[in-house]
Amino acid sequence: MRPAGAAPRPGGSGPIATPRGPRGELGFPTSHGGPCRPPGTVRSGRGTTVANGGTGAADAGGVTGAGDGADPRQLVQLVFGSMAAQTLRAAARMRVVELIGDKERTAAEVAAEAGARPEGMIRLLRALAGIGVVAERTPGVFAVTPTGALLDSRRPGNVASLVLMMSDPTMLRGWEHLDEVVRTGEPAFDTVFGTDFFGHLREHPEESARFNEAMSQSTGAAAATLPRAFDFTRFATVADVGGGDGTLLSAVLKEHTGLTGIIYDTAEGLAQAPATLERHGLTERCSSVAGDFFQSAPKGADLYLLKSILHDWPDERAVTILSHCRAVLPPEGRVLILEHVLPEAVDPAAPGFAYLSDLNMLVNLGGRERTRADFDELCGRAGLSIVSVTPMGAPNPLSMIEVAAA
Ligand SMILES: C[S@@+](CC[C@H](N)C(=O)[O-])C[C@H]1O[C@@H](n2cnc3c(N)ncnc32)[C@H](O)[C@@H]1O
Repeated sequence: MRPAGAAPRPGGSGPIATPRGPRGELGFPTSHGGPCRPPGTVRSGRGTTVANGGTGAADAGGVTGAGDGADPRQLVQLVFGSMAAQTLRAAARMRVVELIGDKERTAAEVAAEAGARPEGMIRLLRALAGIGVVAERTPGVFAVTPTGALLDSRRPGNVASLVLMMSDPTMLRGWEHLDEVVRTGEPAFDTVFGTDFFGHLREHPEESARFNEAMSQSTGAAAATLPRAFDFTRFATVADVGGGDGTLLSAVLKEHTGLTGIIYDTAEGLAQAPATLERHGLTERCSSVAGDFFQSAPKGADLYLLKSILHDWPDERAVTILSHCRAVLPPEGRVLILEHVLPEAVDPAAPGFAYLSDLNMLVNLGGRERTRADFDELCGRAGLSIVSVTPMGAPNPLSMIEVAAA
């Protein structure tokens, strides 16, 4: 049975949900950027993007407004967002964007190269056109849009790994239990998988490698901005705690050639770091140290970076990580936290993505996104004090929280 409203028909033009994201992005989870509101969409109240088929008069498959200003299409389209995400996933897995490249291709041509049936491929391509990844130039002929090109895994700054990670069943299974998670405050991941998120990655090296790659991609925007957005000239050695494959620290070290670096992470987290350092010619200036940030932070740095680390953890554990950084911080040293900083109350004009990230942290890790007051409290409990909070600026939704010993 076709649910009321918005189901795409082969050859039809029914609207397809576009997940809400920062500045109209396709709901990508973190700090990469690029506006990508699909063509033929409009901004409705509270910033939600809805399809209008390019006509201004949306056909929501029989769902009409209630006449009181409420528009049911918004909810219908939002709930179709999970299918939009799986449509992106299929496109990434079949390398549809790479197969079309910078040409106009028929669905049959793409299908032949993808090993798919033409009648299935045209339906996938039309669904992708409905969410702005491709455009149907003439019936059955498709080209990649500028937004869609960000799915091209060969292109610098692409988000293909990120799309695959955020649409992966491992990431989504806990979400089936969101109501229970909200009731209990306990992450669902551990119950569903019988281990916690990072324990699961430890046991699944291929998933761990995909996670590291997705993190590396999502760190791209921060890596492009941070080296010049923060004054690194005050420091000699930067430790990136939970620094993963070293993408962020490499960008800093390349810009500031007088600095040395330490990437600190678990053995699994560090698996791709030597290759990153090698690629950037940084093996002499940067070491990789395997360790556990719940046990210690590495000695010898005067700046400790924590990007997208604290939001993974509940308060007690976040304070433990900060306390270990505090324990090795020299008198003039600093901790630099890069995270979303939520406003005290939801700003209807601001991107809603951070709140979905907050729920994702709750579902999968028991972590949370935080307000300035929350960070003040965490830092205070760790013997630290916030010096400044500076937004990194578009397209990066994170802020730089500079912290010193209290
Ligand atoms: C969300 S990722 C962030 C990676 C990187 N900072 C970035 O923003 O791209 C969290 C990182 O914390 C690392 N991690 C998790 N548990 C850890 C632990 N107990 N000790 C050290 N690192 C850990 C993971 O391996 C992963 O690299």
